[in-house]
Amino acid sequence: MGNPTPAHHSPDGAARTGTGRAGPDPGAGGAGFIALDGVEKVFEVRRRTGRLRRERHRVRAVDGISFTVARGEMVGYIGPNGAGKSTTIKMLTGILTPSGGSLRVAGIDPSRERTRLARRIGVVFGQRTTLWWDLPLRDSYRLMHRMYRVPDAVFRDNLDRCTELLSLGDLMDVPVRQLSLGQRMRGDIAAALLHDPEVLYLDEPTIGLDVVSKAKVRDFLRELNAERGTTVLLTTHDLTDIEQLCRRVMVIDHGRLMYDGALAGLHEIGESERTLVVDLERELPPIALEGTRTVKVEGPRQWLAFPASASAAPLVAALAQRWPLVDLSVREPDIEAVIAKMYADRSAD
Ligand SMILES: Nc1ncnc2c1ncn2[C@@H]1O[C@H](COP(=O)(O)OP(=O)(O)OP(=O)(O)O)[C@@H](O)[C@H]1O
Repeated sequence: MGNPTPAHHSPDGAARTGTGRAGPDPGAGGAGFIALDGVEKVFEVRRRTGRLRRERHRVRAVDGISFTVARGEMVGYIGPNGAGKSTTIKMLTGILTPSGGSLRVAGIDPSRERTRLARRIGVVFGQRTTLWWDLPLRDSYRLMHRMYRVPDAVFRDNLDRCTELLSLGDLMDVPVRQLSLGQRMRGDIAAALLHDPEVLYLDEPTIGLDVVSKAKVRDFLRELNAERGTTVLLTTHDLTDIEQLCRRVMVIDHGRLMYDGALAGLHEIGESERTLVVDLERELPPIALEGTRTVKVEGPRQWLAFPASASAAPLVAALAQRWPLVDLSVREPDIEAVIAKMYADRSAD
């Protein structure tokens, strides 16, 4: 796969208006609450080329990315492994300094004023916890309360809210190491919100979670965004996260922005398909259902592909009515496949 010039599709002008948040915000205007202009990040790495020889090598992790996110927007930031997503998020938090371009979050240059920015942002890295492994959640939160000097009333209010909405009540006195992945993730999300941040970066917040935990996390994020106007930038490999939460999605590959628009537009470009995995009571001939194509039959299980931009609900209803169903699930298209298709189409053009 090459590195074609970045093409910024924006098929339907995805929502760019935020819900807004009270309070003055000098230098961080609505449309450009998060603003990146030609941002680059180059890593110098040493590679072994012989028994004693090392060669310097440059990895262009982020290669000239520009976009803006308005206050209150909830935006998906997706791409294949190694595309540059985490590197972008690390620059947005100030952990990494860009090699080029300019970057502002709430009017602040993250790498120059990391501490000042820290009060206004929250970060959740799904693969890592910010909680203390041996402490119960309650004690982790107490420590954070002191470390980040969160005013008592704000802390109490946020903790009560998160405890209720993320169902943490019964978990407060359990050491983090004994929590399930889904419980720990909910604990981490609460930790990121105790200081009332205006921006929340989420890196794979639903990775490895079961269906029920995923739904809980998604419901919570939706409510947080709607009620508090929290701006959310969400990195995920699960397109259902995007579908249920974000009206706008940005796709990055090889450090470049490939797409910026609605998820439906991405599916159209990628002509991607979702798959209904249908378990029948017995072996039957391939199902013929309008709007789907049976791609595989294995005993009583059948796989039916349908356009990802179409709704699954009427197909599920028709199947349930006309075939003896035992179980049914919807499999999402693979992001890598969608992006590969985008590249292939562009090369063909
Ligand atoms: N500290 C580092 N030193 C050297 N190279 C790095 C460093 N961090 C990231 N990279 C490289 O930069 C590129 C982008 O990595 P990044 O972690 O941002 O990708 P990603 O889109 O988040 O991937 P994933 O979905 O796998 O987490 C990769 O080629 C990676 O190997």
